[in-house]
Amino acid sequence: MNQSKEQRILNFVLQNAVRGDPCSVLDTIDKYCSQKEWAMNVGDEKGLILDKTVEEANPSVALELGTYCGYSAVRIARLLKAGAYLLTVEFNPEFAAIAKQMIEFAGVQDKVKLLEGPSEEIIPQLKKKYEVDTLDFVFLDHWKDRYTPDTILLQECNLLRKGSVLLADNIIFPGAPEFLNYIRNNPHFQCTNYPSHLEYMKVVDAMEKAVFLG
Ligand SMILES: O=C(NCc1cccc(CNc2ccc3[nH]ncc3c2)c1)c1cc(-c2ccc(F)cc2)cc(O)c1O
Ligand SMILES: [Mg+2]
Repeated sequence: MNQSKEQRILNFVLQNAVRGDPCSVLDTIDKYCSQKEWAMNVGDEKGLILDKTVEEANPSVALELGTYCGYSAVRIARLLKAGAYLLTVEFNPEFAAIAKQMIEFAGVQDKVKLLEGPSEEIIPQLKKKYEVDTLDFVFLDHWKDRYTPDTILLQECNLLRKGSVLLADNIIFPGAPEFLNYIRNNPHFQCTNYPSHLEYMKVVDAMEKAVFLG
């Protein structure tokens, strides 16, 4: 059975990165995906925007929607303070299996809990099943038509508090026009746009930060 692209990315990391070194894992994925096979990791350019937003938020509890190969989970987890953790949600079982190995190889497994399933099922379970009070930081990078319904669901489930930070990938490409309209016209969010480029390409993209005002 021939390998998936995601399996090839993981194998390249296992053979070329330094076990237990998150930066080396990130650099190795970026090298593979810019030189050999494009893949939908947030990448190094937008990754810097993610880094700055996470550092500013300094979250105790973070949520990621759309784990993929675990690139942004490793990126976020490496910045978390002692005792802080990331919950990351992945619907595709093949991606989840790759991400689990990527997260463990990077050595951040103690800070990351990978939850398999669709966000619309997992978000309503966060308080009772996963003992979450409120979320300090949310990274949206899953199906783009889920950004709006899941942002509404987070509010309905009382998972946001005054100052909770949402960061959404791919605002321009592939685009999340409905989410942009929703969040920018919502008086409960303070929005900031961060122009950038699609991972590993010259194509224009952007990220949108939205701070919940309560
Ligand atoms: O579409 C994207 N990513 C989302 C995605 C996509 C596929 C599968 C999954 C399966 N994972 C999944 C699904 C539903 C879920 N619900 N809860 C969790 C959860 C997890 C997720 C994407 C595309 C491009 C892109 C594509 C093509 C192109 F030409 C340029 C750019 C670039 C990106 O940066 C992207 O982020
Ligand atoms: Mg993305």
